[in-house]
Amino acid sequence: MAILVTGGAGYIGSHTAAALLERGEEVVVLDNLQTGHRQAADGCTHFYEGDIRDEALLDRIFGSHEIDAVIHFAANSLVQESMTDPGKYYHNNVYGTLCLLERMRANGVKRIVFSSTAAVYGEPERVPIEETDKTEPANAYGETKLAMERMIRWFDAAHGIQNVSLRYFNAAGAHESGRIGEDHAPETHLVPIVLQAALGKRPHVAIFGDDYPTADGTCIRDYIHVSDLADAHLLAVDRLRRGEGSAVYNLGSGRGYSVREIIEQARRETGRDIPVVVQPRRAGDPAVLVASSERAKRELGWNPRRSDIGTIIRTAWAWHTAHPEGYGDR
Ligand SMILES: NC(=O)c1ccc[n+]([C@@H]2O[C@H](COP(=O)([O-])OP(=O)(O)OC[C@H]3O[C@@H](n4cnc5c(N)ncnc54)[C@H](O)[C@@H]3O)[C@@H](O)[C@H]2O)c1
Ligand SMILES: O=c1ccn([C@@H]2O[C@H](COP(=O)(O)OP(=O)(O)O[C@H]3O[C@H](CO)[C@H](O)[C@H](O)[C@H]3O)[C@@H](O)[C@H]2O)c(=O)[nH]1
Repeated sequence: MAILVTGGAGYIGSHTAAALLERGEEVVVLDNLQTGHRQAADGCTHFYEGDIRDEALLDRIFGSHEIDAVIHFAANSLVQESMTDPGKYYHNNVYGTLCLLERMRANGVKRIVFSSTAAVYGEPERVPIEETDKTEPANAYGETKLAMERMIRWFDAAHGIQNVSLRYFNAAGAHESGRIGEDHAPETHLVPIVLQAALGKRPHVAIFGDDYPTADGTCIRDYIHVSDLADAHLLAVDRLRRGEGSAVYNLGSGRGYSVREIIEQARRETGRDIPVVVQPRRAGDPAVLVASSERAKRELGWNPRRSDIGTIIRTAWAWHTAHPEGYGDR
């Protein structure tokens, strides 16, 4: 039996593919390399460079391998871009997922683990956020992810496609081997930006707003180690293979850090100076996002053991110092 990983050459997908391979699974990756890196999927059993919207290719893949589950990462995921070009997000994320589900149905593939996001909640009513809290996305990206979750649920109701949607909070850190890590161009995520500034590859870190209603005025986020996220995908596949039914889980550490706290921690871990410049707020940023992941711990047996902020920054720093140009393919 094999697992199809869409977006397996991307940041979280490559770490999940690595974890699947580490436990002896056969891994088939489908990635169009629009943001991913071929090298990040080295070692995967099969690699297809192509698009999830190519239904003939999907049929060929499902026809060539005994795929019993799909893990679906492939998407566009830049919040700001989604506000200026929502059509791109509906086409790749929503229509792309429709193509995937249709070909799964046609080929009798009945299990999917889906990359959802904290962005489905929008501005939270309370923290920590629970899965039953109101979902009211504040940007087009989050809106497409919620639409994808719902579409998958309707395919379950009609065609029995069992699913687990995993709502990640802020993915960060790198594989302990130092072989794979985060490499986005342009980079928009705080942790890699802070470490690029520590390396001298950026003149400073721009803090987007220091007038939020938090202790130091900067936004608070829940950072979760990418390999802990990877573990949750394996547990979600196990749940589906046991036939325990569809579910939705938040994945976070349950602890929030402000932007200034992340920068301070990075100064400590790297011993480097990290200049900062305060800029205006970024549109659509909630002040505080922190997850309750009690359901994932209880029902999946998930144990995020690498998500203390020291381990997150240390593993990310090891990746950035060893690969100052990332994968070097852009
Ligand atoms: N990084 C985070 O903090 C975060 C948080 C919440 C949710 N997510 C979600 O997790 C998933 C992975 O995020 P990431 O940070 O690893 O992103 P990424 O951009 O590194 O990975 C996405 C991968 O999908 C591929 N891809 C995109 N569209 C495709 C298509 N049409 N066909 C084939 N391949 C395609 C890209 O080339 C890339 O390799 C995304 O769905 C994202 O929305 C990420
Ligand atoms: O140069 C920067 C970059 C970020 N930030 C701040 O740092 C925090 C974290 O920002 P990121 O861009 O790293 O992450 P987001 O919280 O915006 O986004 C993450 O969580 C979202 C859900 O809310 C989506 O899922 C998205 O894909 C995922 O990366 C935010 O307060 C942001 O304003 C800065 O101050 N300066």
